[in-house]
Amino acid sequence: MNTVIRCQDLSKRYGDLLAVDGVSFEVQQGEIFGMIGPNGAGKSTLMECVEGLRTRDSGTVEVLGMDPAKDAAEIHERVGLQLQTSALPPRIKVGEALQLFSSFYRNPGDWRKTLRDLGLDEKVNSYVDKLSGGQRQRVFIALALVNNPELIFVDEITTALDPQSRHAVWDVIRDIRDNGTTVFLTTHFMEEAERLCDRVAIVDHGRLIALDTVTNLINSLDGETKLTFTVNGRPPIRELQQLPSLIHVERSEGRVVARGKGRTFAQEVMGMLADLQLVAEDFRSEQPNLEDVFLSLTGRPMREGSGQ
Ligand SMILES: Nc1ncnc2c1ncn2[C@@H]1O[C@H](COP(=O)(O)OP(=O)(O)OP(=O)(O)O)[C@@H](O)[C@H]1O
Repeated sequence: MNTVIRCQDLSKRYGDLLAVDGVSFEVQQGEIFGMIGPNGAGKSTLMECVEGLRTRDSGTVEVLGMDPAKDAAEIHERVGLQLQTSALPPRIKVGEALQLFSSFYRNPGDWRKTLRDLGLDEKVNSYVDKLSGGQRQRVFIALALVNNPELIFVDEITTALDPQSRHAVWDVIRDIRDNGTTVFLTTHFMEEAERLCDRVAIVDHGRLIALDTVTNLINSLDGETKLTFTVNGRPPIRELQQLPSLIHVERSEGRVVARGKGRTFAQEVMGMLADLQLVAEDFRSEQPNLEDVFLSLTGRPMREGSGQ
């Protein structure tokens, strides 16, 4: 398998802040490679250094065998960059935008076919700013594909979308991968990373703290149990924190979420609730997910504001 991106000891500083701190990884041809991490972890900075939109301070980066700091023009011929709405002139129609962006490249593809593949052929004469959020994101994907790229960068493309549009964009991204284009994406949605990515890199404080398939990352939480429940009274957070088998407990959307180690963890929690004369409703044992992997690696929840 060919290596499409190779990053070695990449660092980027903004003044005193080390936003990317010695990151090394490789992305292989034909995979959907995802980056996740809390706000401010350094995902966008890292992606922009790889794209050549930002200058790195140290380390080496190769994209399709070239250095983005030196060969940005040649790389941009061969990769797809996701644009922001502000990159488009106001009052432009979908077809006009595709035509305009095709004119920027030496070997543009057939943008009408791209629009058809993305289910946008009926929108060719619609104004981009009159489209729904999901349609607009598909136009941005189409624009990133006009040069038939070997690799496409996608930064939080589904953030503002409703679940239905998000699923439609996932299908589009899978099709792009199935057609042979490598996808490098960042996301805030754990479900998106879990369902879409072949491999996931977890970034925290500018460092890469884990990189593997979703299955392997979740399997690394061997023996962890996640319990969720509501109680008919004060949630016994402090009491749960006394249990030696507890890893973490928090309140989330009115429920208690407790993670612990060992086979008897659920029994211990139920016993403790009984001792406190609390009745647990909806007592469930849940499959761990990527947020649990992050918590296990860092001791902190990934989402902002999800304290106890
Ligand atoms: N141009 C800049 N100048 C100074 N600091 C910056 C700049 N861009 C980002 N930062 C800081 O660098 C850190 C990493 O930011 P970055 O946007 O790369 O993180 P992120 O993981 O993409 O975050 P988010 O998930 O919120 O988009 C943050 O602390 C941010 O405030």
